Amino acid sequence: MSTWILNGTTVNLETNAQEKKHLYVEDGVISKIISAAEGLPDTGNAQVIDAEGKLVSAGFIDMHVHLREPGFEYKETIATGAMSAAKGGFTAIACMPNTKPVIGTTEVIASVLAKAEEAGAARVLPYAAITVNQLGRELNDFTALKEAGAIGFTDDGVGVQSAQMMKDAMKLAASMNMPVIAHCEDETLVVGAPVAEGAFAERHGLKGIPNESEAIHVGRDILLAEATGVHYHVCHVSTEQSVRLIRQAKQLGIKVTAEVCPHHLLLADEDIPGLDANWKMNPPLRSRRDVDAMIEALADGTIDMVVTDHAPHSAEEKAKGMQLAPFGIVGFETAFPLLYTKFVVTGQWTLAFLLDKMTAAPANVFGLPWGKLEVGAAADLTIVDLESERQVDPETFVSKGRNTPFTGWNLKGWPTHTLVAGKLVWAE
Ligand SMILES: NC(=O)N[C@@H](CC(=O)O)C(=O)O
Ligand SMILES: [Zn+2]
Ligand SMILES: [Zn+2]
Repeated sequence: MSTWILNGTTVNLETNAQEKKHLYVEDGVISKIISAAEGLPDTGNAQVIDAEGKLVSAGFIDMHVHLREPGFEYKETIATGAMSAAKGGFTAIACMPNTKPVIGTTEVIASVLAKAEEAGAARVLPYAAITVNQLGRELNDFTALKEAGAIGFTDDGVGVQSAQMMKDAMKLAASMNMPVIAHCEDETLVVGAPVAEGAFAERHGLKGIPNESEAIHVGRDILLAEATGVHYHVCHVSTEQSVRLIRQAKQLGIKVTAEVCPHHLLLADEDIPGLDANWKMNPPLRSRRDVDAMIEALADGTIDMVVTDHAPHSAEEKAKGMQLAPFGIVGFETAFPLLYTKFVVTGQWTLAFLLDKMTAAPANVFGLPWGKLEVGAAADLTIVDLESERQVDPETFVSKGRNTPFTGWNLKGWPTHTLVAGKLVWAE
């Protein structure tokens, strides 16, 4: 099976230079990249994809997603989640372990991988839980979980409350050359607050989540990473205090990396229109100052990559209101158009910068073999119509989740084709 992708625009991630090229994909691998100036190749009986006027990029990689299976299939399944990802241009997604049962045994890892294979959409890379049932009391069997295919350890959904537990986890992970990925949240500082501390919480008489509840864990874990030598990766950074700590840690040569979500780059608590739980996620939307700190930190390399934290919930759950609804919003199908429209079209970022944060950067940080458009690389590819423009309509989502704050936003840059290992897994 072979495919020619003709006349697509490619972007050099170092220089932002754009060039029209033809790509030939054979046996799942990019086997030729030729300049379109050389004229059209003989396509023989290969499948042909016309990418004229479109961007051809290495497939997007999302290192933080929730697929909900096993246990919460009414919110999402591995099949619907991996296909929603493919529709958003993602070819590899790393799924969090807060399922039921938790992804914390070799059996659950094996079943997630088998279901992902069956789905035939984006590649699914499972994280395993740090602690048994994510209860923070006892470490999982890291060696067995790594062997079964876990790519890192995290209790995302909750923070690891005990410093000693986190230190033990980091020591063990470091000895196995595996990363620890942390949802940073000190529970003693949160206690039932649904939104960030600040103007919105005050106006609506809600308890507020303070910035320190995140940053205290970031600071603690940076010290533990320094002591243990582990690769420590901070989930969904949202506060200027966390950024300050990560920036300093990087300057000191501590092995810390970090991610940020589109919503924390685009929305502040003051943008929340009312008591609508589609604006409720963890970490919450913070102040404009925090948003500006996220943008600056991504620009200066303090934050390494963009992730969605795709967190589908049912309409019934989200209808419970701001106080009672679960935290989380979907992300796959809006991530690229949002960032392209709000940062690249406006001239704040180059297209190369955005593509790097969604392809090469996550691949480099986690040592993954994807994220580069080059001969010999796996043909994990995303084709995007940068000129296409339409409104976000949750009814068109492939995800079972409709929980997004971006309904009605007019965005440009919608993916049209996604290939994983040379196979077209999604086309508009
Ligand atoms: N981000 C969220 O708001 N929710 C996530 C949990 C998490 O990422 O911590 C979820 O699983 O729903
Ligand atoms: Zn989290
Ligand atoms: Zn998460």
